[in-house]
Parts: sequence; structure tokens; C-alpha cells
Amino acid sequence: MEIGVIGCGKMGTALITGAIRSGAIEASKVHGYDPYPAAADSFREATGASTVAELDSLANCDTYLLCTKPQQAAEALGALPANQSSLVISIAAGLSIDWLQKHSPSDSRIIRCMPNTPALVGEGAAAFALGQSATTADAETAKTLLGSVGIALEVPEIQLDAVTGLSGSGPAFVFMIIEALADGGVRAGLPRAQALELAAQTVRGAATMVSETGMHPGALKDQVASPGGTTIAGISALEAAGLRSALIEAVAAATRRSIELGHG
Ligand SMILES: NC(=O)C1=CN([C@@H]2O[C@H](COP(=O)(O)OP(=O)(O)OC[C@H]3O[C@@H](n4cnc5c(N)ncnc54)[C@H](OP(=O)(O)O)[C@@H]3O)[C@@H](O)[C@H]2O)C=CC1
Ligand SMILES: O=C(O)[C@@H]1CCC=N1
Repeated sequence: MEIGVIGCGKMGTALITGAIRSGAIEASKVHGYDPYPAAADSFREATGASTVAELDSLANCDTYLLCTKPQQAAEALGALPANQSSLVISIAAGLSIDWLQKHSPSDSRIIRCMPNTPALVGEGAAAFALGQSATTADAETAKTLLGSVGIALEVPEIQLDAVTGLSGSGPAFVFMIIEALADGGVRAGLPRAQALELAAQTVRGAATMVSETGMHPGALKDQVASPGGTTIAGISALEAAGLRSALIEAVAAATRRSIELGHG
């Protein structure tokens, strides 16, 4: 498999760095293209893969990973060699399989997916949906690539906007939560560095408990809250501030925006 990465920005670099690091793909089989020379330079440095100066030079690839912004995708796909039968895996938010099929060379097989940036550290959460002509082997390719850097679920395409709102955008929401927890620690008198370390490890530990125990997060929360204790005082403050509603609305707003991006 020769992979052409179209768009060597943040996410293309994160995915390929993680996949090469995990051993799922070889750097020598990956060729990036980005019109922005600084992006191509950092991609080469981070991944050890090569880059090309013209998109045409990716003509020998059998698999393309589309990592441009959604608004740049039509131009990028339009520049692919025509009449080539290849697999196009898109990570662009919102762009539907139908849209991707229409803008790709006619015999392309399409996979639409939504990864997230923790792929860079092997803790990604991704989902993907297959286009009509994508084969079982293509599904395996997507599963191997995305699964090498975290979890990769196959879902019906209709769920991908919600995946974008939850796990695609979600790392940003969690980074804000970690930052705010650390601020809380600083406000209570902790040095900044320790506050941040404790906040990040608290989120990591809590997430691991949810994954590993299989217990409902509400039950795990109840275990922390002693009657008349500190935790229930904090929970009460969070409920008064509308934490749950704010997070639900954040995922809903991001999902709506993914749908809008798909409408151009
Ligand atoms: N960031 C994230 O957390 C996630 C992003 N995504 C999706 O990944 C995609 C990329 O996002 P992200 O990495 O953050 O964006 P970036 O802007 O970092 O990367 C996109 C890169 O593509 C380049 N580019 C522009 N036009 C072309 C072209 N015609 N051919 C090849 N490359 C081109 C851009 O150059 P220039 O800057 O000069 O325009 C830029 O370097 C988006 O579609 C986004 O929806 C999906 C999941 C998570
Ligand atoms: O903000 C965005 O549009 C992209 C898609 C998911 C995460 N980042």
C-alpha cells in the first residue's frame, strides 16, 4: 500500500506520526503533499515520511488520506489523477460520502472517517463509514490505520456528524476542563505545575475507570461523594452552574456545525 497524504497539517501529521510509530505503516510508503511549505517540512520532520512538491507526483499511490480543511477538499480532490481506481479516506468534518464520491476520480472507493488529535499519543477515538463500493479489504485498511492509534469503530454514515461533535471536537472540551480544574487548584493555593499535573492525571484516571470497570459513570461518581463531604459540595456547585447542560449543548452545537459544513 502506497499512501498519499493530501494536506500535511495538524491532523494529517498526528495520524501518520501515530500510525508509523505503532508500526502499522512504514514511513517509506507514505508521501505527503501540502502547498504550504512549512506544513510539508514539519510533516517530514515529525513522521520521517517524504513529501512531494506537486499533487501529480502522488499518482502512484493506491490510497489517499484527505486531510485538508473541508473548504479546501474540492480543489484537492479535483487535482487527483482522473480515472484512477483508488481508496480515498477522508477525515474532513461534515463532507458526506456522496459529496466525496462526486468530487473524487470516478472509480474511487470512499471511506469517511472522523479521528481525533489524541491519535498522536496512541489514544485516539475514531469512527468510520464505508462508501458503497468500498470493499472489506478497504474497511480493514481504515481499521488498521485508525486502530493503530486508538479505537476505531465502524458506524453508519448518519452517525458521523454526532461522532464529530463528541469525539472529534471533544478533546478541546476536555482540555478546557483540565485547564479549569487546574485553575481551581491554583485558586485554592496549589502551584500551577502541580495543579496541572494533578488535574490531567485525575481526568486520565477517571476515564480509565469508566473504560476498565464498565461501571456507569454515575455510580463511580457516587463512590467518591461521602455524605456531607467535600465532593457533594463541589457537585452541587457544578449542577448550579449547569455543567452537564453546557457539555450536552457543546456536543450538539459541534454536531450541528458538522452538518452545516457538509452543506458547503
Ligand atoms: N484538528 C482536529 O482536531 C481534527 C481535524 N479533523 C479534520 O481534519 C482536517 C484537517 O484539519 P487540521 O489538520 O486541523 O487542519 P490544518 O489546517 O492544520 O491542515 C490542513 C492542511 O491542508 C493544506 N491544504 C490546503 N489546500 C490544500 C490542497 N489543495 N492540497 C493539499 N493540502 C492543502 C493546508 O494548507 P494552508 O494552511 O496553507 O491552507 C494545511 O496545511 C479538517 O478537514 C478537519 O475537519 C478531523 C478530526 C480532528
Ligand atoms: O474543529 C473542527 O472543525 C475539526 C473537526 C473535529 C475537530 N476539529
